[in-house]
Amino acid sequence: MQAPPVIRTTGLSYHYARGVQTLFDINLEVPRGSIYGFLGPNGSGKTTTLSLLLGLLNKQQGDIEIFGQHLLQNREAILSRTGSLIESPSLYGHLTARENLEVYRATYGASKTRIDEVLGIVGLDDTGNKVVKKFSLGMKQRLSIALALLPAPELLILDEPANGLDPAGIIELRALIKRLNRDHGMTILISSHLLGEIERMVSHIGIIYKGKMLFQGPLAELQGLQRQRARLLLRTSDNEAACRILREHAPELGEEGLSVVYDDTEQVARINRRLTEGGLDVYLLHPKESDLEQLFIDLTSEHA
Ligand SMILES: Nc1ncnc2c1ncn2[C@@H]1O[C@H](COP(=O)(O)OP(=O)(O)OP(=O)(O)O)[C@@H](O)[C@H]1O
Repeated sequence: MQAPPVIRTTGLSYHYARGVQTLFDINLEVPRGSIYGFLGPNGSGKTTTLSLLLGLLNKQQGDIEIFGQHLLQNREAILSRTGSLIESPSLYGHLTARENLEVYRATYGASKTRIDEVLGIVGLDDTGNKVVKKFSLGMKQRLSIALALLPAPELLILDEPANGLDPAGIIELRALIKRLNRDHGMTILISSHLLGEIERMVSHIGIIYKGKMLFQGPLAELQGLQRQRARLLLRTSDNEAACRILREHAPELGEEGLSVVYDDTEQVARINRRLTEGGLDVYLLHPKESDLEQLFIDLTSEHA
């Protein structure tokens, strides 16, 4: 039997002000052991959803279950097993990484040895006497994650942790998240507005747009959808005539030429034949796998 999801929301809706609804019927399912990428453009409702999961906002409609328990009745027990980074915690710039962790240690009831463990996990164990104001943004972000790790959580919820990081910082963050998942068995829910940022670490994806879920499932399922939407880019001696000849392939005329949907390489050959038989010269036939980012843009623009 499949393990129940670590997070399950049912029909979660939310509005800040009367009449302005922010979330509509969100059914989130975060499988145990997954790295779940919660993806959506700015303002789509990610932070609101995560705040509801952490009890920072009060649920208005729908249900939230974490570790198989209702959040409302079991808030403390659930939150003691959950680490989060939702707004940057205040780090003390004049203190070292270790001293910052020491300040928060008591709050979480963590042992002294846990400080060494989390410093090692986030790769800040060799920063010695360096004070935090001299840290790079990536190092500060990893220290913030170290704070969230103090209580040795089973579930980690990170809101846009890659924001503002340079490519090297993003690579380090990605490696850290994978390690936490693989070596420490943590289920991780991570939000982002850029698919490219999280694509290489997540096992599952949920796409939210204007407060509605547009897609949810394993990354492979999204990649399957991407393949179905692959298009063939064409340039011919008369692109408008080519559009007429290929009208059942949903042609789209753009600056690059025209693009059509296709299923396989045999179909590419057939398309080429039909165009030449129609008296056109074919200058370019280029299979174009839309990348996942494009699929994300397509999915969201279809609902704009
Ligand atoms: N405290 C608030 N009061 C009123 N409206 C709010 C509040 N917080 C967020 N909103 C609105 O709710 C919507 C969703 O915001 P939310 O912060 O959840 O989105 P997001 O996907 O996390 O975006 P971002 O990445 O920009 O934070 C937005 O339209 C936002 O303006």
